[in-house]
Amino acid sequence: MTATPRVLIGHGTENDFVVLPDPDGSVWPGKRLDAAMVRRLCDRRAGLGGDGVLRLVRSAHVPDAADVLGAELAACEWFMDHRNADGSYAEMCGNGIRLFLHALVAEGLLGRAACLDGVLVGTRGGPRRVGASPDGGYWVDMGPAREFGRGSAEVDGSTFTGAAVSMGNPHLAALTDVDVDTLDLSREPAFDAGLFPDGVNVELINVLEPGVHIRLRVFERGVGETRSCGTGACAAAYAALADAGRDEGTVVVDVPGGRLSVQVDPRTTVLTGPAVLVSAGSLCREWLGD
Ligand SMILES: N[C@@H](CCC[C@H](N)C(=O)O)C(=O)O
Repeated sequence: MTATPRVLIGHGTENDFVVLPDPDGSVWPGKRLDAAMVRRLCDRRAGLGGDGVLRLVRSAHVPDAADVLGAELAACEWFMDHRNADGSYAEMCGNGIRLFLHALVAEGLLGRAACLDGVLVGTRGGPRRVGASPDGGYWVDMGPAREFGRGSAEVDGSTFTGAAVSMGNPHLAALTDVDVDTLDLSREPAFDAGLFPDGVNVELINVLEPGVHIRLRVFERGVGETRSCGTGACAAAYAALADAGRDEGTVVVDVPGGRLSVQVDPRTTVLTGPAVLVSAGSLCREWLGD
């Protein structure tokens, strides 16, 4: 049996991903990484397991990169080709993009020194600047939170109301006095498809200190409950600050998988947190069925 595509496993605050290095787009061309393959890779029993897949690929080798990046295509050497565990595409992934940069460096595809000022990475939500922090973590400039209404979702038999917030991808950020640790998030929340025609990530948020410290649980579109969501943390920080009558500040966000920090102002949102690689190896030809 010969070795086949290289693969890494990693996470950001326990939001975990199968990472596929494919710098020149030759390893996972065309339909090889279709929705069925993504689901197989993310399967926690019959595959490697993960909340999603991140393909490390140069923008020049992503057919739809020009559509989403426009004139900024040339400025984004790398493209975070992110997929949810169910095979669907998402516009943005805040935990994934930190791991993306960490994996590029670990794979020798980018020098760590180049990351200190930040590197512009293409995503389906547009270009995002991501960089290494001196403490070993990573930051990403996520762009401004955009509120587009109020909505609600039904979770565990109760209705939770909150802000509809776009971080490139859609969120319902609902502050609640119900202890979020007591909720059953095993089933997909019912939501308003008129407000969220492409689905929604639902964050249920407890305020620990107004405008300063929150904790949340999240049910992610295309995945299910995850132990963290970077874009969700940004949407939640924005909603917590708004609830405190502010449009800027730094919020500590505790998630089941760890801690993130989110700096919000009217112009942009900066997410900071860890990125961890757990293992590296290769897929087996037998499993791939090549
Ligand atoms: N976990 C991610 C978000 C991944 C995409 C999301 N499930 C969606 O479909 O929008 C994060 O860290 O932001």
